Amino acid sequence: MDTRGPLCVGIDPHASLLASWGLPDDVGGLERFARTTVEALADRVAVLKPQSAFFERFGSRGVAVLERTVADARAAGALVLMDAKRGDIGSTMAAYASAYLEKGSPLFSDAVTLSPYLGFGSLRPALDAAAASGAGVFVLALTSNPEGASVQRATAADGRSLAQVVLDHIAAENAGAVPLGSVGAVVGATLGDAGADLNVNGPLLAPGIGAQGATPADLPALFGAAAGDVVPSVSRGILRSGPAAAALRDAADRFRDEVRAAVGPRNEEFR
Ligand SMILES: O=C(O)c1cc(=O)[nH]c(=O)n1[C@@H]1O[C@H](COP(=O)(O)O)[C@@H](O)[C@H]1O
Repeated sequence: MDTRGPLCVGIDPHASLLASWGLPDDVGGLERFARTTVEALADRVAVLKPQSAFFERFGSRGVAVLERTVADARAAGALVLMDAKRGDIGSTMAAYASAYLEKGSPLFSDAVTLSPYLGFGSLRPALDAAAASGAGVFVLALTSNPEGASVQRATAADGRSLAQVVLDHIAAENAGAVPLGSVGAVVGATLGDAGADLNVNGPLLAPGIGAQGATPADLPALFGAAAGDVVPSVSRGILRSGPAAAALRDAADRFRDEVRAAVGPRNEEFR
């Protein structure tokens, strides 16, 4: 992010986007879409976030496209955050960890999104695998969708919100790490008010900018002193500019510049 600027671009090949790019809704269209996005953006944006669901939709051939997408994006210098939102009992979590976070696995990524709602401790195999590989994870804390609040803002036995429990676990994982730990939190840019302590000493992925209505200008009020640690994420808001590579690049540059203008430099004092 220091080198390339604060932006994550999601690779979300919705059927409607394939259509608007003039591509068929099949694995060939998926392959062209992903390749075009990677060729346009992987040498300039900090993070690319393929949304696994849109690849899984096409079965094993879609997953093969996902493998190539990850490899090509990493080869071009982008960090790849696999958006798979995995969460399961610990013994199954170990298999997910080996799929996404073990070097040499076909889907090895720089980080993966995880759901902590089977209990934060169930994520341990993924936290350990990430640490062993020099990779990271992003744990859902406060999601961008309106339904999330009914679970995430519920009150735990000790009076904290469930989201705060998750955020406190993340902060404990990252304690003492400089400049930031490798356990990130997902906090939707759409929330308006976090109502939680976001000081987790890790990166804060903020999806919801663009199609879900949030803008870079919303980030300072939501994140306060943590705004410099935010990785804002945009999928449809940029992908809709395609398929021309120049238009995709312009859209990404525009979002990156808007984020920079809104957020300013990273606040080292904050931590
Ligand atoms: O983990 C995520 O990336 C995520 C978390 C969240 O709280 N909200 C959210 O929208 N996302 C993902 O971010 C992307 C948002 O896409 P756009 O709304 O098109 O920018 C989708 O792939 C979502 O699955």
